[in-house]
Amino acid sequence: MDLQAIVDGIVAEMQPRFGEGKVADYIPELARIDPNQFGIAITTVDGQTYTAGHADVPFSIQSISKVFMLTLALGKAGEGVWKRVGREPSGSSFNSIVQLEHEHGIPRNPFINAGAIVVTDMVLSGYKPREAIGEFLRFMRFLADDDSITIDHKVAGSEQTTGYRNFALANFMRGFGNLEHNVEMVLGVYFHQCALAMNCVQLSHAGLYLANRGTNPLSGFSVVSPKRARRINALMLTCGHYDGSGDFAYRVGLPGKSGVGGGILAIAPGKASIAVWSPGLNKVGNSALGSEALELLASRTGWSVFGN
Ligand SMILES: NC(=O)CC[C@H](N)C(=O)O
Repeated sequence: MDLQAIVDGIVAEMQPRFGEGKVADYIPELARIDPNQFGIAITTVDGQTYTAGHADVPFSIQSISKVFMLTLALGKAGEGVWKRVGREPSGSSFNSIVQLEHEHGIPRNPFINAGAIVVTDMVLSGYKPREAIGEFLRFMRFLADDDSITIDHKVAGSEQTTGYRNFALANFMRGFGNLEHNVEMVLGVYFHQCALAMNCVQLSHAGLYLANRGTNPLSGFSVVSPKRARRINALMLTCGHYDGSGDFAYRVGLPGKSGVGGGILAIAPGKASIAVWSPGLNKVGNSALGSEALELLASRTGWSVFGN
C-alpha cells in the first residue's frame, strides 16, 4: 500500500475546500487562526512517517490532551479512576452540564470537559499545579521524542479569562465532592494541557503507543500495558468525538480524539497512528475536513476496526 500516495491524494482532494467549517471562536486566541490550513501525518508501527499539507505547523491540541492525561491518571490511580468518572458516551456537547446534576457530579466519560477536569484533578494529586503541568509536558515530549514541544501560554491565558463554562462545571463537581483541589488550581492545569502546541508529525508519534499494544515502537519504551492501550482505544472509539462519536465510528471506524483546535488523533490498532489538522469545525465541534479526510483514509487503507 502506498501511504504517501494516499496522503497526497487526500490533500489534493481537500485543497479546494480548505477553510470549510468554523474555527472555535469562544476561545479568543483560537479565533485568530487562519482556517485555510490542512495537515496530515501517518506514522506506522514500523516507524515510517508519511506527511502531506501543513503537517509541520503547530496547532493547539486542546481536547486531544485528554487522552494523554487519562493515560497519566490511570498510571497513578489505576482502576480507581472509574470511581469518579464513567465510561459511557454522553450524547451531549463537550461542555454540557445537564447530566451532571442527575448523576451526582460523576461525569459520563473522561473525554467530555467535565470528565477531563476530574482526570486533571487526579493527575494534580500530590503536586503543585506548575509541577503537574511540567509532568504533562515532559510526558508529551517523551512520547513524541521531541523536546521542542511547548505550551502556548497565550492560548492558556485566553481560556483562563473566558472559560466560564469550565468554571461552572468544575464548581458544580466540587459541590458534589468530586474535585479534591480548588477549582482555580485544577483549571489552571487543564487550560495549560489544552494549550499544548504540536504539529501532526509530533502528534502521530505521540499516539503510537496506542497503535502498538502500549509500547512506543520508535523508542521501545512501554507506556502502558496492552490491555490498557486496548481500553483507551475503546473509550476513544465510543466517546472521543462527543455527540459525534457514533457518526465518526460509522464513517471512519477508528478510535479517535478530536480537539477544538481542529486536530484529530486516530488510531489504527496494530497499524498506525494518524494525526490530521484543519481548524474549521463542524456543528459538534470536530474538525470538518479532518473528519472527512479520515473517512477517505479509512476507506483507502481498509483500516477500519470493523473490517474492510
Ligand atoms: N473540545 C475541546 O477541545 C474543548 C477544550 C477546550 N479547552 C475547552 O475546555 O473548552
